[in-house]
Amino acid sequence: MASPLDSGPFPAANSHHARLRVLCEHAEPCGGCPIIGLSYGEQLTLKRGRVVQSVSRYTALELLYTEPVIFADSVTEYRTRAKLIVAPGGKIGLYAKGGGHQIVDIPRCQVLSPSLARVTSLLRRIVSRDEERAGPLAPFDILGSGALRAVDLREVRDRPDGPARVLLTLVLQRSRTADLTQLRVAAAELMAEETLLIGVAANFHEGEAPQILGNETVVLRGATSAPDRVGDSTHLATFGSFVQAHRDQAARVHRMLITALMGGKNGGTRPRILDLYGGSGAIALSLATAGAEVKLVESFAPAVAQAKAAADMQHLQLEAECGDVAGTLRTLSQRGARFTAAVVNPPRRGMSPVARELLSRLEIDTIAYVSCDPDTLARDLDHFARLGFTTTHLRPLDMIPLTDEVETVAILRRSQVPRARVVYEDDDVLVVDKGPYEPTTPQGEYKSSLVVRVRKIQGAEEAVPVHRLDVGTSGLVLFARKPDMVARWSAAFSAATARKIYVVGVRGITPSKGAITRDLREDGVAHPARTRYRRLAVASGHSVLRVIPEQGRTHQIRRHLAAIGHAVLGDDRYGHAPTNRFFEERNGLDRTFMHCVRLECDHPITGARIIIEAPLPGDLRAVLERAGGPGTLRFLDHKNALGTASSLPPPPPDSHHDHGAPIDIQHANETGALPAVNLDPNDTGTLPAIILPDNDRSSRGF
Ligand SMILES: C[S@@+](CC[C@H](N)C(=O)[O-])C[C@H]1O[C@@H](n2cnc3c(N)ncnc32)[C@H](O)[C@@H]1O
Repeated sequence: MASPLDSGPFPAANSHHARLRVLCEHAEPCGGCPIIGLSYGEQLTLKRGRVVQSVSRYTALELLYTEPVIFADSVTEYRTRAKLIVAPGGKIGLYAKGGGHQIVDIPRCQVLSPSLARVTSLLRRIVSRDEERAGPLAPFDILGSGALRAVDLREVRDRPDGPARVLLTLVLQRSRTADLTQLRVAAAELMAEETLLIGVAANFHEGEAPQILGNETVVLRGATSAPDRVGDSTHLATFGSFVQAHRDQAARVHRMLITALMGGKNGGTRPRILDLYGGSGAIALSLATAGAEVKLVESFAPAVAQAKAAADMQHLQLEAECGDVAGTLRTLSQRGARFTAAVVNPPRRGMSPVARELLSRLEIDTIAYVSCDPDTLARDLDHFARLGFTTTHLRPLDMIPLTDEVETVAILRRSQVPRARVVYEDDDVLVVDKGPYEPTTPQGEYKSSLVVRVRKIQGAEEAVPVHRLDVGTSGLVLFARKPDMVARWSAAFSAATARKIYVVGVRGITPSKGAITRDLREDGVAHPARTRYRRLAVASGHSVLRVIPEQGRTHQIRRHLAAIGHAVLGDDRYGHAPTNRFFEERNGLDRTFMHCVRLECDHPITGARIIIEAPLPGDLRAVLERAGGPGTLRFLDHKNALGTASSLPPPPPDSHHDHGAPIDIQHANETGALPAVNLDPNDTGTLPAIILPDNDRSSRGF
């Protein structure tokens, strides 16, 4: 079958292009182009490999073919947007390789577009001069003075062959910034010296945040936005809003989406398309230009205003709403809104589980997912599969040549909600592997549930769960085929010889093994409870545990581990909010790191010992690889720690024993889906992985 992502004038492979190697005098120290040493063909192989590896972690995606990477015609001078760090000595460049804070000046950078390179030359001169005479654009020095931390440059062209112009944002340390009058004089001087500059803005950085840009931007002089042509459509570029780094490749993505969602044609019935995470409307405007009626949703208000203005200017059918995607989807689904298709283009962390759930409830047949992170993309595609959307095509594209980054476009079509995956079955019971984000039994705003998917299995039409897992927990759940079989299986699981074994990721480094004995209060009644654990590995300052709860009290593992200061990672009820945020942004963890890896009990009829295992699922494997490198996962796999026939012995006397006060249950907030966490938001914890800004991916490259 021809891929809907094939059509359009993509470049044909040619061996000269594949053999191309870019030489750059800054390559050795500079961290901006980490794979510049490879030929272009090798770079594309590596990028496709990243996508294949991400997808191959999920059983639901095992038949999905990763198409070849669409390569870029230009791999030098392609960058039309760059964020560069300013440092003493007039340096304007990027952090050096290796994770330190050293800045490499890059006056002869190979990837900046000529217009951005020209503006950067001027800035070097002005910054050096202001450093000598303590002017407003003196470079920021953490130990000294100076306010200019970084510059954000974006090139715009109002027509395909039109002249390049540049919008410049000066990122300034707020506490050291000169007054606005002085900054306006500096902006006027820059614009007088460099005719490419059509607008200059100041962005204020508070100093603590690891991101390059701060939250407030003020236009100092010139244009507040400028028309920018990408392929066949024009959007308004503005300071601070998202724009792709490679104009030609961005145009290719737009053409792919038009082909996949509109058959590549104008005319016919006008498709109605929902564009989520729409930015300043680059994708939405290209779809509207091709004849679609588009509704855009974006949380950054200035970008929404630009999208609306660009649509009005061109008399295009575009409704732009400023809001959070999940909130807007909730309203749209309550209203029963209908769309032909949806485009989603979230930031690196992917869509939130609630947004995926709510999108699947809308009346749409096709979703086009544009992603810059294959790991979070694969995680989301796996979830969409359980929500009844099958990924049919996966097309990577080289948006940022010479780096290991890869953009991917996935096409998902509406299908059946799949049956649950059976791990063990006999005449009495089935054991199935529950995915994350689904409740065991129907709950609130969740469209489906595990029991619904189990009852799709022949012979399990009346199945009833013998125990439950929380929505965010994955792993083994035992179902009795008939309601009258539940009692004997509950009894089998209450026996002293039965166990449920979990793999759990927790905050910080726990003792190597231990037992937590604390009453758990439910509805005012204290129930005795004991949870045993053994630490299997440490990954970037956090622990992977094997855990056995001796009872099955509500949230027993989560409550007990939080009580000894080692909350489960991703636990939004009992956990540590800053650590959870860090793990979501950096490692793609968007649920509790808990997986029921093994069930053991004596069969109540035959007496045979039943031992059933389900390996750690793809999303948690990806988190472990990102947090601890491939070594952690290999070590755990090698030790069969993620599921073996051996059992965990009771903790010996020298291990850590906690006998603390009773613990109350915490209740979810009103939505039930995303409970609030009542923790001090300023507490970033003590773990270096959380607070070191040099771990910030966004500050390593451009
Ligand atoms: C990768 S950009 C995509 C922009 C746009 N589709 C384009 O091609 O230019 C992601 C955008 O999502 C927005 N965003 C992030 N989280 C959001 C949320 N929860 N709700 C709405 N927009 C969000 C960001 O402000 C950003 O503009």
